[in-house]
Amino acid sequence: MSDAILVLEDGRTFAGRAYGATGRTVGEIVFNTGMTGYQETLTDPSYHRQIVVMTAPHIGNTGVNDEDPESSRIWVAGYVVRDPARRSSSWRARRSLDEDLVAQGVVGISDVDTRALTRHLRERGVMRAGIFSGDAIVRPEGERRPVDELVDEVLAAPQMAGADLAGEVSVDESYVVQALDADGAPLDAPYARVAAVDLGIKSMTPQRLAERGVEVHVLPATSSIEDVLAVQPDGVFFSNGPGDPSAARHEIDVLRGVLDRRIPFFGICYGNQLFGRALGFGTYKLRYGHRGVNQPVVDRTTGKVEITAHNHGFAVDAPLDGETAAPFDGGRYGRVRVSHIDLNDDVVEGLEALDLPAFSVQYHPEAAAGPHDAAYLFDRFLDLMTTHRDGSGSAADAATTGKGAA
Ligand SMILES: NC(=O)CC[C@H](N)C(=O)O
Repeated sequence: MSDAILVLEDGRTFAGRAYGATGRTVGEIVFNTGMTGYQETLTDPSYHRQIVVMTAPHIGNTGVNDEDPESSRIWVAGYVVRDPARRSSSWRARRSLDEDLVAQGVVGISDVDTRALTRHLRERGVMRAGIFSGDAIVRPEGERRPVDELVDEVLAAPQMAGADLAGEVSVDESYVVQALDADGAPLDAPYARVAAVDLGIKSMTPQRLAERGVEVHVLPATSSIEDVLAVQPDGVFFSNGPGDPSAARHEIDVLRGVLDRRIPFFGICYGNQLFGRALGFGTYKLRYGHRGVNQPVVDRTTGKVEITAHNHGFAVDAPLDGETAAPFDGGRYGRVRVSHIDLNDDVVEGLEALDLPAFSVQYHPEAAAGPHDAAYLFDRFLDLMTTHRDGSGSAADAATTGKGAA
């Protein structure tokens, strides 16, 4: 294995070895604390344009299988690990992680002091970085390129703040995920039909709805409100996705069209941020974000604490206590409350409309990878759709009655 170097925009460098494809890559460097789930992380479209550092020291131990990917390709812009597995071992493994990274042209670096790197990012905040190896670190004459030159390349990369990226990862054509019965066979008469706007959707999300007997129509990010209505949905879902929610204008207009029609709405992660913005709240960039599978979140409706999967660098800026009039358009969407909070740092992790059938969470109930504590939220969405069909129901009702509160 040849030498590689990781260069941060503040000039700090980490020497290592080339891992995966050799060459050059730039992006925003972020760390993920999950001890498991590297396949789900690599294939999560929300990581588009981000270089991911794994804090778990051994990566690749179980190789790569065909069941765990969350999309059809690896999306991370680069991959930083401490100690890659020399050999993978799992009955499900089809190939090694290294082979997959090479095949998909993902530039990585190993043998990095990932603890020192993570501490640096926690203190200074996430920033742009580059991984350079092979021809990207030597001049044609054979001499090493100076670090200053590499830092300049990193500084030329776009910032994550202000980036509108959902269109780069969404589908071009809509598709349908069939509703399933309890045995996993197709259900002839689905309990509900959902229009799911793909802003970078993870495949497990429509799956979780389908498992509950919901037929899911996955739509491109560019869909108009007419496209959404054409599905005749019982509910609308906005997915996770990459980029800065303050840059998403079109999607927020569509979402307001959904709220104006009182169609039940559920959003996850980017979908939560867009819901927050549609209601008139701001969003802001966290210093280093939440990425991993062990974040404690309290559901304020039930008082229960759940251990949850996260991948977000932005958050909604809404008042933590009490009910608030949603600021947009002089309170057009009525009252809202923060329904979930991260117990590590009090970041808003969920929003609930009190006068509309709409709610969202900042974290990942689809649990891929991650604990399944938050699966009840899909039941809550189904409850909201079924109660609202009878002409009543707000998100708060669905949270305190029926299956959702069980
Ligand atoms: N997983 C997501 O949906 C991420 C949302 C947004 N891109 C963020 O970083 O906060």
